[in-house]
Amino acid sequence: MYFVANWKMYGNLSSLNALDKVIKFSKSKEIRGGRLIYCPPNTLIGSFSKKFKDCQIGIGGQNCHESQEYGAHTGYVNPRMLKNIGAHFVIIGHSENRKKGENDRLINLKIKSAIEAKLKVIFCIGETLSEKRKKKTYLVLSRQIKIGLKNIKNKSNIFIAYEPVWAIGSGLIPKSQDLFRIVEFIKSKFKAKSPKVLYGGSVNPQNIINLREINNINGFLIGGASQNAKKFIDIVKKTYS
Ligand SMILES: O=C(CO)COP(=O)(O)O
Repeated sequence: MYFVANWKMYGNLSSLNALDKVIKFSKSKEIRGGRLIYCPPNTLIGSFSKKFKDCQIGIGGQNCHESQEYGAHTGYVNPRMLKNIGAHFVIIGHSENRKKGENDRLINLKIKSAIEAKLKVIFCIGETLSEKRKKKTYLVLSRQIKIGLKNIKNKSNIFIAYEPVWAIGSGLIPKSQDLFRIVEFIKSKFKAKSPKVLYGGSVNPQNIINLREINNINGFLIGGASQNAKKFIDIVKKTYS
């Protein structure tokens, strides 16, 4: 199981201290089969990379530019730059960026570029509340997958993160039965080997007890709760207890 911490626009150098607990946990037996991945803001990727140098914790960026090259793109970093500073993963297509205008075609270019740079991609998809109410969830997910992964032959480095927009930061999670079906549906979109599918949206140490029962999920993408080392560790422990 994968446990991905998406720190969003939080954290500074003093946040590094709290990671000692997580490092210790990652080296203990309690980690079981859990794979931990931290996606801090770009300002902290280098420091996280140093901090994690003797352990198995992965590091990722939260977004990247679609180009492989250096260029006049104020405020952006490309996948090679992320790789160069120590990232192994990158989140692409997060709804917080889709809301700001990233469309499926741009997301497709970003994914291609990240794969070329040999990063693993955590590709986020999910419907909004209004799409859910109009019963368009499956339609939206199909479109996001179809355009987002267009012309990408080798999908072995792609994880899909199903993050219903209405579940992010709201305390709400989908009904177990719905979530199981949606994950099956996502996996069915892939002919050869199906990708790992993560769930994200309000995952916390309480609701993980229900989420862990959904046996086709391969892990979790965790926002708010992941900023607290104890809560993050608790989520992993409770997944296996
Ligand atoms: O957006 C998310 C992770 O990418 C989920 O955030 P929360 O866990 O804070 O709901």
